[in-house]
Amino acid sequence: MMLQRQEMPIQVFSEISRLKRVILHRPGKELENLIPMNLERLLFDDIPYLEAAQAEHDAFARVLNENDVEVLYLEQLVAQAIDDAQVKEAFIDEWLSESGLEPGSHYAKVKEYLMAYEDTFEMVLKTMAGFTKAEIKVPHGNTLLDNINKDYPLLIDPMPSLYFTRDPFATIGNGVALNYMYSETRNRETIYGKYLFEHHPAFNNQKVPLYYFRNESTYIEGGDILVLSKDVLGIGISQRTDARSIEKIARNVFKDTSYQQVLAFMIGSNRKFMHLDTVFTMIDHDKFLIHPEIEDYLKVFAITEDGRGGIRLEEKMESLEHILEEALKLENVQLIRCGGDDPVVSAREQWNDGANALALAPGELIVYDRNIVTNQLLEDAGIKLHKIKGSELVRGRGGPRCMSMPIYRER
Ligand SMILES: NC(=O)NCCC[C@H](N)C(=O)O
Repeated sequence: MMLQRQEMPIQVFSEISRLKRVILHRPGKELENLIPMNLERLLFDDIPYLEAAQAEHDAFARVLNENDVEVLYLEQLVAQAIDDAQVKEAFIDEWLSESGLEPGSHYAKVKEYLMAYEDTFEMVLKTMAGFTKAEIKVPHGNTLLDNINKDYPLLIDPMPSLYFTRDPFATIGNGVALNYMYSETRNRETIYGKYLFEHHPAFNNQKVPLYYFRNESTYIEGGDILVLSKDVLGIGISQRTDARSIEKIARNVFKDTSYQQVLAFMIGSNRKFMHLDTVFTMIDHDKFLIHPEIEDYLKVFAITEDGRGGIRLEEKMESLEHILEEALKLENVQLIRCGGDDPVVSAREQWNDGANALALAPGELIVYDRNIVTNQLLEDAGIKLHKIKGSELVRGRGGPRCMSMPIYRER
């Protein structure tokens, strides 16, 4: 296991400047605890074949490595972060307190099971995978809840969306938004972020500033947060991010960082466009990839400081190109449309994350190979593509940007 004991600064002031270090999670046994009964609640549309999903994910990591990006795995970092016995027990207690189990015999048995692991890495993987009732042989309870749930074979749900490391925490500048998530299943993922940033020696030494907190009361997810430049953030008002959270994070970044403006993109509340990065990603200094369906009703609000410790709001009425040109001080912004101008192709390729590109550098992206029309349009615009397979990965509804959390980009 690779140990990262040296200081690990966070530096993300751009969506596109050269990517140097990224956090991924290799899909694990959490996918094997997906069943039709829990799919919708756990935010999946299908059950991926684990071995194939891992092979696709390994190929994604290889492309990153081959392009000089250091790949760190969340599960390894968390295992290192909770290496100390007291921290490990605190982690297990916190994980259990949000697992849906009432304190009692099940709780005690699961805790004992986890504490018995000699290998903390394996223990972390187990917390991600969840527990079946058969694994923890506790007698069938007789509470109303036990009776209602008697046909459900899991004692503790898995966290299948963990391989979308973009969402539970998000790097901004030199700090992090540790998010409060829209759904209970994904909010459990933020526990890993909490222990990582509070306890991993490589981060702890530099005391990571937090611009959002997992105990907030309004939700925000990393897929909605775009670091457009060193001065401007873009944040989606979406199914997963509440407008109130954007005001809170804006106040925090204005106070503690160089950021001066947040553009809030209202994209509607919709499963198929759950986050801003499923419909809009930055791909070059002056080029953006957009799903045309949102252009009809997109509203953009600019949030800035009012100079008296408060914030000023302005609804922007110009074209999206113009709004971006003004905010990012660009001459001429080009929008490339996912699927081009055929609404059937656009809808299908957006569903398969055609608009969710990860920039390795300005004008150089990782994309899924399956979005043929969008990829051709990108290449025609002079964008360099690294195409990866994602037939299994895409079943969780996320693409290369969703599956990666940059820690360090060149300035
Ligand atoms: N940034 C993203 O769009 N992430 C994809 C998240 C997919 C996950 N199954 C979810 O519904 O939250």
